Amino acid sequence: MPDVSVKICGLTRESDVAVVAAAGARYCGFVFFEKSPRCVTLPQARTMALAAPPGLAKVALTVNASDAELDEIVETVPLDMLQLHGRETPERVAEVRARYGLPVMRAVGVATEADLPALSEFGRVADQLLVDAKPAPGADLPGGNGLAFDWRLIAGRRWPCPWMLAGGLTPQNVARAIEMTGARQVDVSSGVEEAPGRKDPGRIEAFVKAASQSVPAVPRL
Ligand SMILES: O=C(O)c1ccccc1NCC(=O)[C@H](O)[C@H](O)COP(=O)(O)O
Repeated sequence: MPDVSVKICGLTRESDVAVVAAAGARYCGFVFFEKSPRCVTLPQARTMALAAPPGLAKVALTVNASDAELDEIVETVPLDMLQLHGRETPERVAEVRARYGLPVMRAVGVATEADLPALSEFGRVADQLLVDAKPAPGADLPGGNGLAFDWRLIAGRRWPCPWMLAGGLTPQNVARAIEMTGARQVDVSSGVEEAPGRKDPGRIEAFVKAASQSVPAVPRL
């Protein structure tokens, strides 16, 4: 079992699930956001979720979703976690946790030091944090942009709940990212694709291998 847990986000095909599981990833993510090239329908997500073996956690990613939208997702797709990737407030995070009884991961975009207090704030109400790159102003997608942030901003920092590093990670840079930040969990989407919305099995295997063999320079807590 690798020391660093990996989430591969934005799966679109049933065959992706087998690849992700065989590579040794811990989580897989399904995107429910229409503008995304990785957006899946409920039946597609259900088929992928049912194909996931035990040990591969299934995460549904939504952006400012209503209760009605979340109800439909949770009722149709067997899930292990909800990822909120929009402008959801701490109160909304608490509400979603209580309503569905599933762990909630809140994504927080980081570009500068000014973005860091939000991590502490959401770290008090969420089960996990996704420490992601903040998209450029006017970007179509709130995540999945293949954009990295300055990892020195979070080196040695800790929050009240487990966290995952994301944003522009690739098989080539993930070891360095782990080394610099001390992350114990990493998330990737575009860095393991051959085209937007199409995952590349070779890159997935290379990413999980590189993450698993990494050595953090700062202690992992
Ligand atoms: O991946 C998407 O298309 C997406 C769309 C809308 C909101 C969030 C989205 N992705 C969130 C993720 O968890 C990504 O894996 C994370 O942002 C890292 O993406 P990347 O920089 O492409 O590795």
